[in-house]
Amino acid sequence: MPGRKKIHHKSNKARHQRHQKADRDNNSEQNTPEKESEDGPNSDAFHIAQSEIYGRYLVASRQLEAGELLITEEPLAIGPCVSGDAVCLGCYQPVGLGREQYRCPGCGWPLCGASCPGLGRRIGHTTEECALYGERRPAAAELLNDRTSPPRVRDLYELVMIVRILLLRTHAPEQYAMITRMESHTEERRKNEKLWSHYEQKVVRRLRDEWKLDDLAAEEEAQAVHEICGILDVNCFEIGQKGAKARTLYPSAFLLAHDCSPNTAHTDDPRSYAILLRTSRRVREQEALTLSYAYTLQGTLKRRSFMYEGKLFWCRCQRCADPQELGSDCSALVCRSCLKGTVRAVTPLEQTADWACDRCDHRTKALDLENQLDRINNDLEAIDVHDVPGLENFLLRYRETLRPNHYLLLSAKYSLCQIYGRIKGYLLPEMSLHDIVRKERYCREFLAIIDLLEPGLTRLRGLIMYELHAPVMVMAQMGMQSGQISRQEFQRRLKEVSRLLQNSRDILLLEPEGSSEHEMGLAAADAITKMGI
Ligand SMILES: C[S@@+](CC[C@H](N)C(=O)[O-])C[C@H]1O[C@@H](n2cnc3c(N)ncnc32)[C@H](O)[C@@H]1O
Repeated sequence: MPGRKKIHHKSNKARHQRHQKADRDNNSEQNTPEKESEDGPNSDAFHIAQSEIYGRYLVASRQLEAGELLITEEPLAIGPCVSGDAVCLGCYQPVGLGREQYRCPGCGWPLCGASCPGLGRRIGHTTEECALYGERRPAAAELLNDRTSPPRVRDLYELVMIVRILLLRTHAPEQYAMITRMESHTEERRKNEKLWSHYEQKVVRRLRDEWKLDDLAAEEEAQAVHEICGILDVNCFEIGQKGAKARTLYPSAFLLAHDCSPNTAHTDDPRSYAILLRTSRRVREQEALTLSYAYTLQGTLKRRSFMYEGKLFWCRCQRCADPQELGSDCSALVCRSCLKGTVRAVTPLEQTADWACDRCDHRTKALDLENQLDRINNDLEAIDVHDVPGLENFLLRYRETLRPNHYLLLSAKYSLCQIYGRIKGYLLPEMSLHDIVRKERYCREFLAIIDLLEPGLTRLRGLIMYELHAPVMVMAQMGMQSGQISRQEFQRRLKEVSRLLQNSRDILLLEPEGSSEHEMGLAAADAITKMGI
């Protein structure tokens, strides 16, 4: 399941007042259209607006229909994600750190192979980067071996994108200038000692003292690096297809404001890493175009703290403000006092406020709840995504703690939707009726929530509808053969299969060619042809 990022803390009052203003501004007729800058988007579909809270953001210039392609643009900068995983500097596919791993003859960093498509290209390992790393082998590539700890690997890879942006200053000054115009929240970040000293030590000092980027001795150069770190935290997209993982900055897609139930969806081209951003549903004229900076299938507490730590704002969207999260109830717990009621945030926009049972007077501190959810999450993460009994057992273990739509249960159900019917021991022809019924149930439960939180033409809907068509089809055939369902009921179920396949084809074929989602879209199209529908 896609997950995401990190850090920070500050007083909330001024921001709260600004948010009250933003809530009024949300009625976007009052927003001032901003003159589009040289590098700004050029489209009849949307324009840039400005509000005190959102800063610059994009607004629909006319009514937009679902599926309209709004932005397609290549990255201004690209680099490895910040994680303990080593990747090829050319194509961002995972690599090993052992002796047998191919390495760049120029600089010694691990690469997938001599014919990596990203070698010498702007979107991969450039000659300038190679020359710079080549002169710093002992401080960089030579430290990357199979005894290097994941945190150390993470620290080294974190520097790559920062160095790439610094290199743009000389080799592509216009691109560099566009990046520096992005929001960095530097002043707020500076007030957070923990965050600031992390970047001072792990990035600024390391680049200056170990990588010998001598310019960084000057105070203003060191500040420029802090700015870049902020820009990356606030504006990066995490992208990648078929195992590749990278982070990117785009010329205009960064302008979209966040919403926890957004009206656009995006994907990326596996060859050029270009972003393709579309409306996922109809958008009214003057409505803000939004995307989700966080993973939508998380609860409000988690999404909001993620946004505050990494992007420095407290989200106050409709979903965050609603204790039932747009009817999904995906943060709800079972009351451990009366065992009947449901525990929810009463005032979800107050991050530390108590949660309360709707039947008895039991209350829980938000912090205790966060700790409890972290423990359950750790339990889930410890289960292999292919471990059917492990995931089923997880669902059993927590069904008296979490409500059925809780995002942690949904996460396990999503994994099960994908593996039932696909892995050895659980392939469709050998699956028990019991397991087929389960696959269908989990798919339906998951789809119902996605319909609320990410409605329209969204990847998760396409994927889950494709998964759902199989058990519906098998059960229809079994029912017909055993005489348990009528011909009329059989036809009704076939109609549902056909609708599921058509919807999933229409969504997944929007994904770029070469992606696994696109392949699934082709499989859906093929199944439709074979069914003669
Ligand atoms: C990726 S940038 C978006 C572009 C930015 N507004 C600008 O002017 O450069 C993300 C920043 O925009 C602001 N922002 C985006 N969505 C927001 C929201 N829903 N509520 C408050 N601030 C938001 C926050 O300052 C956030 O850190």
